[in-house]
Amino acid sequence: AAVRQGIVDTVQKAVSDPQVKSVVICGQNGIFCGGADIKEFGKDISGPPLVPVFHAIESADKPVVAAIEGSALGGGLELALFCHYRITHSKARLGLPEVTLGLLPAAGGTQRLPRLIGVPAALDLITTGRHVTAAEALKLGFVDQVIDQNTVEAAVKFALSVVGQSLESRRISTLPCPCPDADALFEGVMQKVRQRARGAIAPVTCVQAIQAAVTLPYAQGMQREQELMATLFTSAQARALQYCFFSQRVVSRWSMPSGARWDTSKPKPVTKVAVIGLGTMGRGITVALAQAGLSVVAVETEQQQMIAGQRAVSDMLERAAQRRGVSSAVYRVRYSMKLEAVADVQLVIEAVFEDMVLKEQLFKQLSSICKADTLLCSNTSALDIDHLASQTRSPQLVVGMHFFAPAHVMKLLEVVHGPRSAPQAVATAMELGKRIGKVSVAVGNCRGFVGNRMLMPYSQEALFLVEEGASPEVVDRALEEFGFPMGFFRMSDLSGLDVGWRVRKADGLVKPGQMSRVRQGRRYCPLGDLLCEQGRFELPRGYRARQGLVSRRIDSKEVLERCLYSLINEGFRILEDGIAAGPEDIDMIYVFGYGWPRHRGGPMFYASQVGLDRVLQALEHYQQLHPDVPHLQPSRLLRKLVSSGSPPIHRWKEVIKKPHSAL
Ligand SMILES: CCCCCCCC/C=C\C=C\CC(=O)SCCNC(=O)CCNC(=O)[C@H](O)C(C)(C)COP(=O)(O)OP(=O)(O)OC[C@H]1O[C@@H](n2cnc3c(N)ncnc32)[C@H](O)[C@@H]1OP(=O)(O)O
Repeated sequence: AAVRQGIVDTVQKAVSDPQVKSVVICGQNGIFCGGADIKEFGKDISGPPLVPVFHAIESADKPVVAAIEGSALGGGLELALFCHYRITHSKARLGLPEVTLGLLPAAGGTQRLPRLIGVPAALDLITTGRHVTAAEALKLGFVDQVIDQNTVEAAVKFALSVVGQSLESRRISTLPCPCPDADALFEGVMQKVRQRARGAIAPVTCVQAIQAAVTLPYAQGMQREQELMATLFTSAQARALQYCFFSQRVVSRWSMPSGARWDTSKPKPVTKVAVIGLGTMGRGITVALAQAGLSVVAVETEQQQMIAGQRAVSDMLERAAQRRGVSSAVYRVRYSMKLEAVADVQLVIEAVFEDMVLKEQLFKQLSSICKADTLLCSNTSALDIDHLASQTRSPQLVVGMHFFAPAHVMKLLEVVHGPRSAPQAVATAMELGKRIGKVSVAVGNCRGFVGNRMLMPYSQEALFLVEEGASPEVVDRALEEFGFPMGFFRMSDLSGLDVGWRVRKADGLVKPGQMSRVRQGRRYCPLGDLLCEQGRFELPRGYRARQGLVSRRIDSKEVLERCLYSLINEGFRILEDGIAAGPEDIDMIYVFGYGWPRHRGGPMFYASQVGLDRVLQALEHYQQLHPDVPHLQPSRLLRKLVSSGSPPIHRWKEVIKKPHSAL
């Protein structure tokens, strides 16, 4: 509000003062403007409206120049678009990211950008919200000059040099918005955007607003922009997306049950890292590290795997170099078939086959080969980090670094700490994650950590639903309509049915050839095991007939409630156990690692939106119907939250307070 007031007062003064011949608008401390204060959204927004003042800038009879350094995002870029000229520092980033917050650029962005750079380019920038470099902005035509020197000084010089020149062509509102074959263009774009949006409404609304720029005169287009923004501003999706924006930052401020925290634990400097194992995960991890400028030693002891792995890594790095316009020689990867090659690194990431005996042996060897202060990390997706730590001479230097495939693409990193992990080890892994562009979340050690532990009840429910009569397509359709990129069955096919089979075998659940539907005292569905054993797809219908199961019609409501609420219920148990520090950690794990639709804010935020009492009632209902399924038993924390009046999500921690932590 204070910034808005400042802009209004100063612009009015500068525009009306006859002594002032030209005006430069700049930001402070090297940043032009990051846009509106997102924290103000959802509250009463006080202070003067900006758009009339922005129009006063445009219609001024003296040149107004934006001096853009750092960032010009959202409302900040819209302000710059009202200026007559934009002078930009080469390191600046520009964009209209409102769509990522569930909104649209409603200070004229959707009406003015297409007039300036054309409809297709504006559609791309506004519907994706991507930030562009100054060079790209210049190429697209929405900045006038890119410089490397002091931007404000250059802008002042420029502003003085254009005094007295006509400003007619510089007023974007007066420009036409040509769009040949507009109907066909918008039809095609709308189809693509809907597909990509997976149920998110803001991207679709952005297209409608830009269409108004083509079909309506400027003033009416501006009005339409306001009307469309009003439909988004208070929407549940906007709330969810804004929650994600802040949660992504909250998770970087990690804490451990011991009280150790991000702001009191200093990471160790890391420049040289080793990756052990060049399977799918090891390759992606190597690429991610090398791209971030780290020196990497990649070790693979099996010759064929080494040849294939080396080729795959080189290809990926070659493509990355082409994209960046640099030589692939900038990436420093050394390959070795000997474990001794890791002797001088500061951090090792083990990414070998998911086999505890193999990993135990490897950690023992690493512990004697590496320097005493080397961090030993495991990419295991479920195995006991504490047990691995116990194989080494310095268990405090062992943490999990759980990447998600493909590791050079997926944004999530779970940093797993055990009771003996040193805060500095966690800080170092978190910092390394940040450096390689990951959203890193610190979690406690338990079977499956946070993400995979919650996936277990979800996947079991998906299978139970098929036993009871749903087809895999019905289950997947409900989940995909909810917003997941892939339903459970398509995802299992893609990641390989044998992956889960191996985990179930390790848990002693698989009994080859046996059809029994109770294992370890609880309901079990062996369908997935049968598929793997027979090396083919078992038709659920035949299976149901042999099991004497009577199939029934199952609707998408039941699919969603059973799959999602059981996953959410496990999330509450994780909070109760102190495995995750807060609901934001769980939500970011699911948004960045498991395809949970961001516009639904993550599973725990979704539960808060649905209503905790409704989630509890549904779980109680299904638990009565399926008493042999323990994961449907509502967690203590869920009950406690409901009996505390279902506080908003940012106040859950007050109810959790004392987790029953084993850490
Ligand atoms: C010119 C007039 C100004 C007011 C305009 C109002 C006009 C109203 C009309 C139009 C409405 C427009 C809608 C918008 O503008 S929506 C906002 C669009 N902007 C964004 O989405 C930018 C979001 N921020 C970022 O992308 C980054 O934070 C960036 C600015 C690039 C800086 O990145 P980095 O240096 O990595 O720092 P952090 O991301 O860690 O951020 C540092 C802390 O600042 C908080 N932050 C950042 N941006 C905002 C914001 N727009 N509103 C509120 N808070 C913001 C961020 O949360 C960090 O704080 P903390 O660590 O405490 O979480």
